[in-house]
Amino acid sequence: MSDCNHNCESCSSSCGDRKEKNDFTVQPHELSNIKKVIGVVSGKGGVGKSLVTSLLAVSMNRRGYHTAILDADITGPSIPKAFGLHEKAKGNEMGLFPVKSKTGIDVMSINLLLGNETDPVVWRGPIIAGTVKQFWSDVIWSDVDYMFVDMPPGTGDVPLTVFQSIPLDGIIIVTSPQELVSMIVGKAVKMASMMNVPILGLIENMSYFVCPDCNTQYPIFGESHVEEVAGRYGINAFAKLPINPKLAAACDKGMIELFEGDWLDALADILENN
Ligand SMILES: Nc1ncnc2c1ncn2[C@@H]1O[C@H](COP(=O)(O)OP(=O)(O)OP(=O)(O)O)[C@@H](O)[C@H]1O
Repeated sequence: MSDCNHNCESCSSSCGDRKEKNDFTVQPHELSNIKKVIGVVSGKGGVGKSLVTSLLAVSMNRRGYHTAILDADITGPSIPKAFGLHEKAKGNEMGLFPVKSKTGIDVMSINLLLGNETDPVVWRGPIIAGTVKQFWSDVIWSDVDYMFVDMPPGTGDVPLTVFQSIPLDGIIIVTSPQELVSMIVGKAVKMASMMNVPILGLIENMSYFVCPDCNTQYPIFGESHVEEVAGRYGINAFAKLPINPKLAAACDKGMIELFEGDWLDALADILENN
C-alpha cells in the first residue's frame, strides 16, 4: 500500500504487511539467511549462560554447521572475550557485518562496536532492547545454520522484548544447582511457555567438581536436581557441566574454541535433529 504508515492498529486493511496485534517480531536484514535461532537463557545472572552459549556454538561449528552468536547481553557482553575478539565490527551503507572468530563463527556484540571494551553501557532498558533488535535487523547474517542468542539474564523488560522481537526456534535454560532448588528456573520456564517458545534443554552448570588427584566428584554447590526439575517441567533433555578451571582459563584467554569435553554432546545431537 502506497499510503501505509506501518501502524496496523490505526488501519483495518488486511494487506500482506499486516502485523497481528501482538506480533512484535522484527524482520531480519533482507540479506540475512538464518535457518535456526536458539536462545540461551537463565533465570538470573552469573550462572554461566555465556559460557554455555560459546560451548554450544563451538560444538555445532565442529559438526560442520555455519554458526553465529548474537550477544544480546548488552550490559554484560562476555562473548568477544571468550573468543579472543578485539577488532571492531565493520559496516557499510547496506548494514553491519559480524566479526568472524578463528574457526569461522560469526559474532555480533556491543563490545565489537564500543570505542573501548571496558566502557560501561549505562543505558535505559528501551535503548538496550533497541540495540538487540538492531543486531537482528541491521546485521547481515549470511547463510547461518545455527544462531545462538546469549539472552539478557532474568525475566524483566529487556529479556521480554528480546523474546518478542527475535523469532526463536527454541531455548536452552542454564542454571546452577542452587537455582534448581529455588523457584527461579520455574520463572524462566513459564516465561518461555507464555511466549510459545519450546524448551530444548536444561543445563545445570557448576554441577560438580572432579578432584584431579582422586577423580572423585564433589557436588560443591549441593546435590544435583536437574533430572527431577526437568521431569517436573516436561523437559526431555538435560545436561550437567562441571566446574572446570580449564573452561574458566579458556574464557579468560580467548581460547574457548579449543575446549575439550563431551558434556553437551547429547544436547548438540538434539539441536542437530530438531
Ligand atoms: N563450569 C564452569 N567452570 C569454570 N568456570 C566457569 C564455569 N561456568 C562459568 N564459569 C566462569 O564463570 C564466569 C561467569 O560465567 P558467564 O559469563 O558464562 O556467566 P553468565 O551467566 O553469562 O553471566 P551474566 O549473566 O552476568 O552475563 C566466567 O568467568 C566463566 O568462565
